[in-house]
Amino acid sequence: MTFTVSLPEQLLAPGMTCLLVSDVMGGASSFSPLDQPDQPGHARIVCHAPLPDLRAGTFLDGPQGPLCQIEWSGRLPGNGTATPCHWLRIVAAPQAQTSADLQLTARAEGLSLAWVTLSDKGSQGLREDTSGPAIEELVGTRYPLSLAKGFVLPDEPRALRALLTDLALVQGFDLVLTTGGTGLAPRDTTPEATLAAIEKRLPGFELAMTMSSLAKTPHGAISRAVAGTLGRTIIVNLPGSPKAVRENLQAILPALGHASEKLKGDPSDCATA
Ligand SMILES: Nc1ncnc2c1ncn2[C@@H]1O[C@H](COP(=O)(O)OP(=O)(O)OP(=O)(O)O)[C@@H](O)[C@H]1O
Ligand SMILES: Nc1nc2c(c(=O)[nH]1)N[C@H]1C(S)=C(S)[C@@H](COP(=O)(O)O)O[C@H]1N2
Repeated sequence: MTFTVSLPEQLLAPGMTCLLVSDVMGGASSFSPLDQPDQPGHARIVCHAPLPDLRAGTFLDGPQGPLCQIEWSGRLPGNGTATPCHWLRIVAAPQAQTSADLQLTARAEGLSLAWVTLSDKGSQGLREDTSGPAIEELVGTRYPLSLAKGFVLPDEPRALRALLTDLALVQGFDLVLTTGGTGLAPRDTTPEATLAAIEKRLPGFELAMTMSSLAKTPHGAISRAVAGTLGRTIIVNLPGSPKAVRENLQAILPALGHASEKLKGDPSDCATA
């Protein structure tokens, strides 16, 4: 997918954050709480067409190579509007930054991952969360990751449901893996929140995790972890301890890449995969 943009006057440097907005629906003039005159990092790259649907981690290449990457997506409030926008991370400065229009090409590379730790103690800073970072490390050793982001939430099902919906349908992460809250403690509600968010269930992933867990510990039977899809995102619950994360992930890691490709519409023949 290719689209035309104008670069801002401010010089773009690697690491800077910019906004990508469209000038078709008044987006270029809408208000942003991040817009501070003394923060040139929030300069705007303006797209001269309706904003394309871009998933988390997508690279945008200019004529000379990679320019920036989609970090976050949302809406800007403004005169009775809520205009879509993307936050971009500059990965390489353009060779020549002029006001002339520039063609950008969207390129997907690797998998984008969001992990979510459900832990009352973790969210209050009473225990270091090592389970979320373990997910990122384990997935990253098996697949190249274009982008990885982590979140720590208390065991609150509505907050989780809202975050899962946003990560899948607004941000467009390929994988959203949760840890914690799958058991029987009074505040364990991760499976219920996940069931309320997903469109299709993946019973094979759930079965694979249960079988692999039971081979390690009879307590594997206590996890009620759910797996499924929402939009083009795969969502999987993992139990809370780092040990359980490793043991459960090991059972589904080999199938995650192919499952994600199929979900995003890969038409290739499965017999060769
Ligand atoms: N995010 C985490 N990071 C590190 N260790 C964890 C994490 N979650 C759980 N554990 C470990 O697994 C054990 C059992 O987890 P459990 O789900 O029962 O957590 P909890 O302490 O009861 O509740 P919560 O994590 O919701 O505050 C914990 O005592 C801790 O040792
Ligand atoms: N593979 C594996 N699965 C496991 C465990 C484990 O150590 N290894 N722990 C179990 C335990 S003790 C519990 S209580 C449940 C639920 O954990 P959670 O509430 O932290 O999600 O996961 C279970 N699944």
